[in-house]
Amino acid sequence: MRDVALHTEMSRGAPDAAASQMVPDSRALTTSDLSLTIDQKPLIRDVTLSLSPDGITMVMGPNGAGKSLLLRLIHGLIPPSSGHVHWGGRTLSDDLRRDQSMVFQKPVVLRRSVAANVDFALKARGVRDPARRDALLDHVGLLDHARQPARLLSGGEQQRLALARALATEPKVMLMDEPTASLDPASVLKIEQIVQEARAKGTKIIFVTHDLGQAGRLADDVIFMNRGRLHEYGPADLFLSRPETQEARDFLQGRIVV
Ligand SMILES: Nc1ncnc2c1ncn2[C@@H]1O[C@H](COP(=O)(O)OP(=O)(O)OP(=O)(O)O)[C@@H](O)[C@H]1O
Repeated sequence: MRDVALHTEMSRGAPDAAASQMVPDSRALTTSDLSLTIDQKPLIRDVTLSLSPDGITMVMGPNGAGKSLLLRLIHGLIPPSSGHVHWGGRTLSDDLRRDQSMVFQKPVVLRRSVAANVDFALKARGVRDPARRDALLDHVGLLDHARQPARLLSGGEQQRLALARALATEPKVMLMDEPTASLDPASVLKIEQIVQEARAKGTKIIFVTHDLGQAGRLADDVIFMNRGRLHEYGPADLFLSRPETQEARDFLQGRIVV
């Protein structure tokens, strides 16, 4: 692996509480030498990571860095060309995937009512529970819209519905690919609040963002990708204030990253 800067107690000298999150944990989500090549183009290259089972990990990097592909590989949506994803020491399987859910930049909603969208997610788990559905809708601030066709919701509301559906499965890991990219600040804050609440309940969040302010508000740790490679992984405060690689410094200062 080239150029990976792990912000650790050793690399920084002084002990740091956040650095303890980097210690491998038997419940950790790990990738080992994860690579993806399509049409002979290496898109993800030898990514080795050990993510704490708690907290919010933000994935950052310039356009085309491989952030979305990394998320899809971790979720098992695409198979790697080589390397592995393990979770709690076990190889990612359909069974483990059931404990993960994914939220995309463009919310996925079904052509039915808001309530029926959540019912559908519950039913996929063999659950029929209108009270739980209503509690989920209330949690994301959509209970008043329950009977409305989901397609008529605003973009921010649709994303909150997507979150309610993702949360309906009580995931241990929630993967979020730029879920607030096209939303206004008020909608962004509502979604961030829901994400923080999920984190507080113990859901591991892996969240792709381009927004440095959002990383500052949410991230416990940050993965920085560039050109398919992992360049840095470490506590958010250290990454945001003192990145170790030139690429990350350029990215954080708004310069073009090459
Ligand atoms: N199915 C595919 N076939 C070929 N190339 C692909 C495929 N999917 C993604 N890529 C390429 O892989 C690279 C990484 O894509 P990815 O979507 O992961 O980037 P990203 O970091 O999420 O970018 P952005 O911030 O623009 O969303 C890009 O150059 C993209 O064009």
